[in-house]
Amino acid sequence: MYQLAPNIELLFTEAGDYHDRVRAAAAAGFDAVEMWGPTGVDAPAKPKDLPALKAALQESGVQLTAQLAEPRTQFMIPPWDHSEFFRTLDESVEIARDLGCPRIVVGSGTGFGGWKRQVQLDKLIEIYRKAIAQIEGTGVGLVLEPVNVRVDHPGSLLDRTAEAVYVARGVASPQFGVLYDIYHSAVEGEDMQAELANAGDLIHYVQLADAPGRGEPGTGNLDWNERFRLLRDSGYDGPVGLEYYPTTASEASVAHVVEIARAA
Ligand SMILES: O=C(O)C(=O)CO
Repeated sequence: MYQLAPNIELLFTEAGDYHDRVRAAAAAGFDAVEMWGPTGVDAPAKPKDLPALKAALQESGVQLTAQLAEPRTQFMIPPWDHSEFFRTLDESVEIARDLGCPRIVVGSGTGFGGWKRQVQLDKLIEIYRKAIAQIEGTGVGLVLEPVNVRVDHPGSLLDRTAEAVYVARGVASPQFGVLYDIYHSAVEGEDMQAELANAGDLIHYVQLADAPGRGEPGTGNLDWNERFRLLRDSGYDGPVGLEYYPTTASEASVAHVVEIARAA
C-alpha cells in the first residue's frame, strides 16, 4: 500500500494546532503528513509554530512529505521581479530542511500575461532552472503542480499535466519533478493513464481527492480501485498526499481512505 500523508491543513483539525494534528495523525496510524505554507503568508494556510511542529514530527516519527512554497507565485506579478521569489526560496528550503521535508510544491500562478503560452512555459523553465541551481545540494527538491482552472484556480497558467512535464523536462534536474494531483487532473478531464505514461519518472509526488467535490475517496465519481491500479502500473511508488476536504470527522474519513487504498 502507498504511504499516505494526510494534509494537516485540512485533516485532524479537530486536534487543535498543527503540532497537535501531527500527533493525532500518528495516533491514527500514519507515519507521514503534508502541509501548505509554513509561515502562512498565503491564505488559507495559517502561520505555524515551527519549533513545536518540528518537535511533534520528531517525537512521533512522522515524516513531513511536502510543503508549499511561499509566496506561491511571487515572480508572476508585474513587473516580473523575481528577486523576492529567489529570496524566499532560500527561506523555504531552510524551513524544509529543519523539518526534514524533502519537497517544496511550486506552481505557475497566472503566468506572464500577454505572452504567448509557449513563451510562458519556457519562462518557467528558465526560472526553475535558476531556482534549482540556487538550492542544489540542499537535499530539498521542487515539485511543480498543475491545478484545475475549471473549479478551484480559474486563471492559473499551468492546468495540464503534459505542460508541467514539458517544464520539468526543460529544467532537467533530478531535484525537479511534477506533482500529479489525481483530483486536479480529473477535474480537467485528463486521461490518467496517458498522462502518467507520458510523464515517465518525472512524477515526484502525488496527491488525491475525489471529484467532483474534492472530498475523500468515495464521495465523488472516481473509481479508486482503478486510480490506484493506474498509479501502481505507472511505477510510482512514493507517498500520496491526502489533500481533500473531509466530509466526516477526520479519523473516520482517513480510516475510510486507508481501507480503500488497502483494497485497491
Ligand atoms: O491549491 C491547491 O489546489 C493545491 O492543490 C495545492 O497543493
